[in-house]
Amino acid sequence: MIEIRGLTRRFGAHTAVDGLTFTARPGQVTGFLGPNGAGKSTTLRVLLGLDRADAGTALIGGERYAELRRPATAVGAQLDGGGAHPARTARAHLGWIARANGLPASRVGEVLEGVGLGRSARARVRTFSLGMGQRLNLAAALLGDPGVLVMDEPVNGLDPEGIRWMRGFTRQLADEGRTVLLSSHFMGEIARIADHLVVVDRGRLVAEGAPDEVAEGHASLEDAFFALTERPHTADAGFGRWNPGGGNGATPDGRGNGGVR
Ligand SMILES: Nc1ncnc2c1ncn2[C@@H]1O[C@H](COP(=O)(O)OP(=O)(O)OP(=O)(O)O)[C@@H](O)[C@H]1O
Repeated sequence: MIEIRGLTRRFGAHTAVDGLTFTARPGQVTGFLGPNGAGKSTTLRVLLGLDRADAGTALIGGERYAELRRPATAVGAQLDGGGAHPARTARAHLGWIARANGLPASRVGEVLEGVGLGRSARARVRTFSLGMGQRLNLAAALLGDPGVLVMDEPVNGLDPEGIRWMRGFTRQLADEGRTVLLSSHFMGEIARIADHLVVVDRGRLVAEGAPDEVAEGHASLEDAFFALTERPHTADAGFGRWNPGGGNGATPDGRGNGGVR
C-alpha cells in the first residue's frame, strides 16, 4: 500500500505538491495522472526517499522510505533512465544491482525471463531498443520481489506491441497482490491499464476514483481531464502539455508531443 497524506513540497515560492492525499492499494493498478509540471515526479521522488517533504507523509507499507529495512524487497521503482551502463550486458547490470542489495543472484535470470528479456541476457545494453530498456528497468525494479511497484511514464516511447505487453504485465503484477502505481500524462493509455485513477493538477488532487467515476458528469474521460485540469488547449501549446487522447502519443525522443515543460 502507498499512502500519501497531506504531502507538500515547495521550491522557493513555488508549491510543486500542495497538501496531496491519496492511497494506492494492493491488487490494483493506480494511474497517477496530470499534465506536465503537475507535481507527479516530485511526489514519487519524496515517496522514494530522493527528496524531502515540507509537510505531510508518503508511506510505503506504513513506513517512510528511509525507515524501510530492506527497501529493494519493499518497493521497486522504474524511473526515467535506469542508469545501466551501455557497455554492460543486461545480466551484468542486474547482477550488480542484486549484489548491492543483498539479493540472490538467481533472481537475475528470473526477472529477465519475467520481462521477456531472457534471450537478451548477454546482449549489451547499448544494443537495446527503448522498449527493451524499459523492460530492463522493470526487471531491475522487480529484483527484490517487492510488494509495491512505482513506474514513471511506463508507456512513453513504447510501440503498440510494447504498450500491450506493459498493460498485460502490470495487470499480472497487480493480480499477484502488488500495489502498482503508474505515473503518466498520457491518460488515454493509463486509463485502459488502471483500476483506479488519481488526477493531480498544480500539485493538488483534482479527482480520484475508478475511470468511470472520474468520467461521471462528462461526455468522456478525455473531457473530464480537460475540465479538471483547465489548461488552455490550443493546437500547438495545449496538446503538448496535456494529451488525454493517449495512444502512446510519443515522439521519437520519448517525451510525448512536444511537451512544454
Ligand atoms: N528541483 C526543483 N527545483 C525547482 N522547481 C522544481 C524542482 N523539481 C520540480 N520543480 C517544479 O515543480 C513543479 C512540479 O514538477 P514535477 O516534475 O513534479 O511535475 P510532473 O507532474 O512530474 O511533470 P512531468 O510530467 O513534466 O515530469 C514544476 O513546476 C517544476 O518545474
